[in-house]
Amino acid sequence: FVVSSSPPSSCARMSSSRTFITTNTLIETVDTSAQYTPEQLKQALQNLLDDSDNPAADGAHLYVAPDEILSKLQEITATVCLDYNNYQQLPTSPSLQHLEEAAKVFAQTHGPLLSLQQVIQQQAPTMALAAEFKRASPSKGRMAPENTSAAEQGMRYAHAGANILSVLTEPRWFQGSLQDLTDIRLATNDIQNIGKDNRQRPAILRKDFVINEYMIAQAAAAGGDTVLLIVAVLPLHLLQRLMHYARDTFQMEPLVEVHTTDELKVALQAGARVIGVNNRNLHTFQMDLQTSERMAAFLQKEGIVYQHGSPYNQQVCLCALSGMSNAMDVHRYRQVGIGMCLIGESLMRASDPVAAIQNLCLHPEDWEAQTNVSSGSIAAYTAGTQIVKVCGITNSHDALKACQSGANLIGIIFAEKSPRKVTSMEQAKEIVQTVRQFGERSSRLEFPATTATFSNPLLHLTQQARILAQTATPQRPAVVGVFQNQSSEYIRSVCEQAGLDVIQLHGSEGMAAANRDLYNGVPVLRVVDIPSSSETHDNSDSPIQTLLQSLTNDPMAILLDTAVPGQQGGTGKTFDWQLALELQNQGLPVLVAGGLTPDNVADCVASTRPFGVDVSSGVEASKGIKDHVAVEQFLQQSRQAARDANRGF
Ligand SMILES: O=C(O)c1ccccc1N[C@@H]1O[C@H](COP(=O)(O)O)[C@@H](O)[C@H]1O
Repeated sequence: FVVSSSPPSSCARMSSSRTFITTNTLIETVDTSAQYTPEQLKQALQNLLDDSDNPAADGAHLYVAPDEILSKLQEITATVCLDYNNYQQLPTSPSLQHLEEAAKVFAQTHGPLLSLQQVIQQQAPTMALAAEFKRASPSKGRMAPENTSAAEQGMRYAHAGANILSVLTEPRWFQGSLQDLTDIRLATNDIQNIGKDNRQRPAILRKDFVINEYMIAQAAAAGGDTVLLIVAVLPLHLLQRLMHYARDTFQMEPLVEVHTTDELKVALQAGARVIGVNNRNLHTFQMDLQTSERMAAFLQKEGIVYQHGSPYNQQVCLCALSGMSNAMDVHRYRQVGIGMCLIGESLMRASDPVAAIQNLCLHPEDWEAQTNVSSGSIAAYTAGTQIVKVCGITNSHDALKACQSGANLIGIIFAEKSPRKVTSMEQAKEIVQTVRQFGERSSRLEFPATTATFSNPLLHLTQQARILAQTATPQRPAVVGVFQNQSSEYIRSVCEQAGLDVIQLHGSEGMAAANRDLYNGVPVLRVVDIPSSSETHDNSDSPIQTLLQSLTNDPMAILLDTAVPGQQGGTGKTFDWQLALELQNQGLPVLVAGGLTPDNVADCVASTRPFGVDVSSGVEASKGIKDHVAVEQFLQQSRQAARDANRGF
């Protein structure tokens, strides 16, 4: 598809008999340079409660920090309140009535608002997707280059299958604007009957900290179909008032966000029809993917019909709003009746958002097809170089850079004689902590152990490869501990103490040692030694047959590395990649290691199309210390080569 080259100009004129207003005037945003004292911020929050008849009851669900320090969510909300107080007092700011009229004109010119509830329900049995345009966030910082075009990204999302486009418009912490929202709406406005499901234009959500009618009217005037209302910062009376205003004035159905069952009760009491569960606690930024399931269980217990595609009169649409990045996440929520997933960061960071959306398997049949692996489906797991491992990480700074560059696996070496061996358990724990924080998780990643394909090791390893790629994503990387001829007791104890997600066995431990049962369920990458390129001459000695014959169900994946006599890994030497290609052709997905660098990884990917690549010494500034530019280049080169290889596939 062609992305519209000329996104709507910010000075597109809208007129009515009584008003003549430019989009520019409307979307001029608040002045974000003002600084407020903690007292002013607290007073602003108090003011939200003040016009309630019963402040204690209306605000009972609102968060009170034990030490009276405002949470980030409260700080942002209070700042928005004060910024809007200032802005609305400016003589140049449009009045509420002005905005309401401009919204009418927008609808007359560009078509009526879409109902969020209908958009979600119409997708069943497919999970509706809200793809988010987010330039930055308070927890992750900037996630899109400065000049990213909102219109182009919105078009990409829409064509790839998004039904809703969620646009962060908050300027201070998220670097958003109403301009982005208008650009996205106008760029996608004429979409009709796209995709095999004949999708219409996506609904546009203003994702912000909406605290008054004015912000809702702004959203409608700028081209938004709906707004987010966050229960955690709105007293009940205000939530009700804003919801009615949105419905009565614009026929807009808001998305009401909750995080706890108390908040869910408030949303229901207020009459919310579309409820989004934020898996992230916005006061603490703690992520828990089970939050959505807990809310679904509550609705079920209360006998509220919320299930997506229910043949009964569906009272509420339930949506999952954060932390998801892959088809497994989508599937787990589909199973409890959730109808919409909102995905932000992982799409913003995806080098290929179209592929990323396709990989979500929003339609149940796509999920079935993907999980039902056959030996013929190996290509699906190899083409694309799903896994990039950056190994030999010895400090958390390097770990963070590798995560930010998009690695799936972060390797810490525990092998005795390695110059890259991590210096202490404390250091290892810090690295694990950094990687977990980056992926917003507080516990070890779970890699389900499948048994259905146990009779066929090739099929089994293909199935496990899929699980590895779906679980250890660049958004939620895994930590791999590299061991070499060390006892299983030792490995178990290091795994426990450091909190490793995966084990790599890099010695002569044998295939049976790669059984996760030996390590309390932590899965294993089994390294297979391949002679270096300079030593591989005789095809009859090819290690392929030996490997295929020795293959068992024990490992989660096979990693090929160059064997150099007298050395023990991290050799910096390549082997003949043809062997990797042959193994893949026989149905075995492999990770390729050994002597890879930013300069040769594209060649390796193009010629081998491996399931994954692994680098240690090739991206170092000195032994054990990473060169961040080289790490970034390695990731870019391998992902780009994978995309190129896929194109010709
Ligand atoms: O890197 C090491 O020092 C090391 C020591 C002992 C076992 C494995 C080691 N590294 C592994 O070697 C490969 C590739 O390394 P390189 O890119 O050739 O330097 C990789 O799997 C590392 O995990």
